[in-house]
Amino acid sequence: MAGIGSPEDDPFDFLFKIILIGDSNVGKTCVVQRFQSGAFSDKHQNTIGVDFSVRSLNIDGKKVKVQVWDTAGQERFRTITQSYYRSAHGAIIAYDLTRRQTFESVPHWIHEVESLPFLFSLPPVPCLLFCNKSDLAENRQILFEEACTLAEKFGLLAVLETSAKESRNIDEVFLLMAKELIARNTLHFHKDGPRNSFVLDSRPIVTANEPEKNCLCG
Ligand SMILES: Nc1nc2c(ncn2[C@@H]2O[C@H](COP(=O)(O)OP(=O)(O)OP(=O)(O)O)[C@@H](O)[C@H]2O)c(=O)[nH]1
Repeated sequence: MAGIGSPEDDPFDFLFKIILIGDSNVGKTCVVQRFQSGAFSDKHQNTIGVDFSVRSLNIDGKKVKVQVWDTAGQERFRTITQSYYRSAHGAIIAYDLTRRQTFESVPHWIHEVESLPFLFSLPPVPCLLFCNKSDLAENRQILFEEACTLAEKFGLLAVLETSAKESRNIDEVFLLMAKELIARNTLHFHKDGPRNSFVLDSRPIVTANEPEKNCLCG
């Protein structure tokens, strides 16, 4: 877990607080650890309440601090975790592509995001979906297309298939969210590039780790 330095110690252009939510054991903590330190551990320990991680990104010459609040998926921590939503700028929702139940919970998580006050973000709060454990694709219970349909229905920014274990699409999740938040804050941020499916008007973006599955909706 990284410490959070004061602005004087560590200057930045943007600081974004992002909550990471989803059912227990979908791999939220592993994804954050992979993003923050590059490491993956099979040793499993459920999150108690909320954990914080910070990583600085350079996006088009701007120093962007991404502060991720990794929340416990277990029901018994719900009251604690909800109290952190209100100071977040954006929400990232995770499910496990080998467990349908975790996908079926996604509308519930979206509803939680929509129903709670986000003090630092204008509604609708930017919300991105990722399906983790793509290294276990042979045990897949949810087609990527189903996730795309759900994302379009609820107006999510993007869907990505990730693997914390094999380090697939991890940075992309946080980069997409950070770019969306920069756009919302500056209204003139722009970047070209083949892997960059970021759009200024917040249309839903759908990407997968297989290039042929990448598509842009909206
Ligand atoms: N195969 C595979 N296993 C993963 C991956 N990511 C996480 N896991 C495993 O999934 C289990 C749960 O991971 P966590 O990161 O603790 O899950 P969580 O969503 O943070 O769980 P809570 O803290 O209870 O909300 C662990 O045994 C991890 O090793 C992945 O990409 N692939």
